[in-house]
Amino acid sequence: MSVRIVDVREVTKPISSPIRNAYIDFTKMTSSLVAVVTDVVRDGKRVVGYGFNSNGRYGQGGLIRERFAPRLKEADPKLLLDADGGNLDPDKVWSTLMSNEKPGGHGERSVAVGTIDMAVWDAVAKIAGKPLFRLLAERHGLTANPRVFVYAAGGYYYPGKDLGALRKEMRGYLDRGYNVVKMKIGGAPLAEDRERIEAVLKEIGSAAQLAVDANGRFDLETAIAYAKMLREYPLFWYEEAGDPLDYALQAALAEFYPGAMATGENLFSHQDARNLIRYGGMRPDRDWLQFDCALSYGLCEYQRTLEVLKTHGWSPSRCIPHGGHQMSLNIAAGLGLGGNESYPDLFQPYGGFPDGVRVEGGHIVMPDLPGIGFEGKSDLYKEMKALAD
Ligand SMILES: O=C([O-])CC(=O)C(=O)O
Ligand SMILES: [Mg+2]
Repeated sequence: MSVRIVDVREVTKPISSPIRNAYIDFTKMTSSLVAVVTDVVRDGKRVVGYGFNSNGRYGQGGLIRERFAPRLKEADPKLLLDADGGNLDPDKVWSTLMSNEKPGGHGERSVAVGTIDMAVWDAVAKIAGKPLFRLLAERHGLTANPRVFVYAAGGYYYPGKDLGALRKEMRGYLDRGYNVVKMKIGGAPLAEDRERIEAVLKEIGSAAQLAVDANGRFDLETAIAYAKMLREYPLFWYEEAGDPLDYALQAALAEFYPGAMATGENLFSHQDARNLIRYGGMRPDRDWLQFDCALSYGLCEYQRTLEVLKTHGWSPSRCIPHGGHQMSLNIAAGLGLGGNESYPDLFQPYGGFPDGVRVEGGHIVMPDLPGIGFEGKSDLYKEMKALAD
């Protein structure tokens, strides 16, 4: 049997909302949805792999249409296959996508490639007839663990949102089974953020822990001022205090913040991840790494990032990716990450879990669906199918 990619389709979808973090609002946020159509038939249906980019970066239709989809469609199909020709080889597909691309400057390109890479891995696992997390565990000689830690990200600034609304939002996450919640900081003066934090801590009590996210807003002085305030509270983590590429700031901050810190969602390559580990003063015994494959050249690259981490003494269990998508859930369950983000009320239908999956004690259990499992989430699959049909 041979496998051929017969089409790569893409469409830009709105994932807009009136929320705001310390840096951007989401009123014009979009995502690229991609379908990689193969000539393989399974259970009487053509195998189509799907992918999309996570929030924070916009849809990449231009790059996908002009550069990346044509490279796949023009490639000799035999050069994209694994050793016995029975499936696509994601790394060969990746190399084809990245042909004639210079190193460095990882930006929007990494989002376009990450989106297509997600669709390719979905197709590969479907052709293999397995959930992606099981396929990944097998390939790495690991035992899959379908039970994955997830936390609820929200706590955005929102027009007219007062402390009561913030508390209500957080209570809602607890009611849905989460035991770690996250809120934004840095979009208001420090004293006001302190009030917001105290209000949330009062609401969640000992039932949950709180993480805070500054979205890279602070200069060193402000990051330190916040560190001194935040260290008075038992937080789950202090996220992205300064510019994502300012490793010296991150390193200096460790002097002022003994608790856990998190960053990495805006680093888009294994080289950038390596620089963070080399120069960012991150501590493997307590800090968290949030690289998101959907924004950073996909799972092929993420596996290289995990290798870099291993070389530097970091366990994959210190990774809790940004983005709240099922792709990272599969990586977490297959390769032993520490968990995954989720946005219970945002960026739907792209985030979240297959229908019927519930959060209990801050964890979900992955159902055994072929591929990434998108077919198990009816609102999402409806949009995907419309692209493939
Ligand atoms: O607000 C955002 O851009 C999303 C974000 O940082 C996160 O989920 O950690
Ligand atoms: Mg963040």
